[in-house]
Amino acid sequence: MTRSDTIFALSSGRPPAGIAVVRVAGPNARSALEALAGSVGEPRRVRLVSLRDPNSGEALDRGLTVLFPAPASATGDDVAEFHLHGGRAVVADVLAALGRLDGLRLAEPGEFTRRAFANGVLDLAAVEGLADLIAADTTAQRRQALRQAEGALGGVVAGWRERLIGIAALAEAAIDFADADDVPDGLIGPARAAAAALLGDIEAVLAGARRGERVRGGLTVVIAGPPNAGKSSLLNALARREVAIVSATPGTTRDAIEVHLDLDGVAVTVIDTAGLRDGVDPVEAEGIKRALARMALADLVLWLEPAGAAAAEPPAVAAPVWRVGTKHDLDTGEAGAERDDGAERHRISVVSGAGLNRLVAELARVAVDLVGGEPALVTRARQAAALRAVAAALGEAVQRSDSAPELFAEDLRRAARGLGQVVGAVDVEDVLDAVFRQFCIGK
Ligand SMILES: Nc1nc2c(ncn2[C@@H]2O[C@H](COP(=O)(O)OP(=O)(O)OP(=O)(O)O)[C@@H](O)[C@H]2O)c(=O)[nH]1
Ligand SMILES: [K+]
Ligand SMILES: [Mg+2]
Repeated sequence: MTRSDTIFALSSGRPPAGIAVVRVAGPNARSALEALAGSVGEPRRVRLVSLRDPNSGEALDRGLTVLFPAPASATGDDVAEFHLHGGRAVVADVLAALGRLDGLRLAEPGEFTRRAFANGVLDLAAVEGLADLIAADTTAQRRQALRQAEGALGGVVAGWRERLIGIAALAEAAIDFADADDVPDGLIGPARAAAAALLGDIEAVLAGARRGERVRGGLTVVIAGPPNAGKSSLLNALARREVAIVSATPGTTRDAIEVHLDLDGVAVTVIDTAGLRDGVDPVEAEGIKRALARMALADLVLWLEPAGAAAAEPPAVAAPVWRVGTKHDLDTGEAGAERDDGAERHRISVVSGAGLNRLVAELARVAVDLVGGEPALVTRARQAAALRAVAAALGEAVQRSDSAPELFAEDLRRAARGLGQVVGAVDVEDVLDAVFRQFCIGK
């Protein structure tokens, strides 16, 4: 794989479709366009042309073409685009014709974006945002990903880098005095204050990281409770389809079963789990182990208690636990939420439908609360880990005494390195493959 290759791929969705977009990027993009369209046309101007097989001269399609000359293109190379009729044979024959041209080969998944990164068109955080934008299922995910893809974090990091350079200059001045064996008191003081201010700003952004990751990955709501509480029945009611097996036999569910919902624009993963009880066979015991593991990682636990059964206590978990009384049709009282002892309490019945809309509305409200507000700047664990290393280095710098300006300067260098990692300017070879693997061919 070298940069001198010219790559091509279908960049739009799987045919048949109304329109298909084939992209070509690299030094031969221009000649490839000329080979199929007869001419190149004016840069960045779309035109309608007949496309022909360069070998046989046979007409392949009539469509739009456009050339984006380097460096002002999506990848930073010359890029040619063909907007075709989206039929399978049209696409297949155009791709085949391109493949027969000298120096052209089919792109690997994410290779257009990888070139954009290599050519400095996108930094790594923006690449990650682009992957998230393509994967976005909900409005909140799209908003956050679009901001990231447009370089929001990279822009903020660039500002932090500037400040770090200024602080380093102050530290260098202190070191020069130290070399002269005559360190004036307090010279490192202003640098330390500036480092503390920068640390505060970075910590404020890091505080939103959990929210950013929640928007990206979705909130996790775990349905738990004793066997036969109606957990799988609730999952099916929320999903509006028969995802999980429901039966009168306690211990029906073993594996954790997930469904993905869009609640008011927020992605929520609801997980049905095995009923919790003691003294069961090894398979059910494994199911219970999995249930507990899912509860431990949940953002919210729905603890189901069927009407008329003895109350069972949920295991201690980090997430908030909502108690949900199920099978309310078998009970006599009114359906709906009550709040005694300050805890959320719901009463539902999947048979009568009572309380379900209210439960969903409350879930949506909590989901929007947890992820709402300004989109987060830090959206991935990788970014958060790199920024935490920056914060740790700055934290050490702030603690340095006046007599150790060299150590202070070393802390700043570590902080700068961490900032470089956030945007992929340093130390990223090992993460690149993982990042670009998320893309499909043609992106
Ligand atoms: N009357 C009534 N029966 C219900 C309701 N919800 C569930 N059931 C019944 O309760 C039984 C158990 O339901 P499930 O959904 O399988 O319960 P579960 O908690 O998933 O059970 P396990 O997976 O075995 O732990 C089934 O016979 C359901 O039809 C309800 O709202 N009203
Ligand atoms: K059951
Ligand atoms: Mg079940």
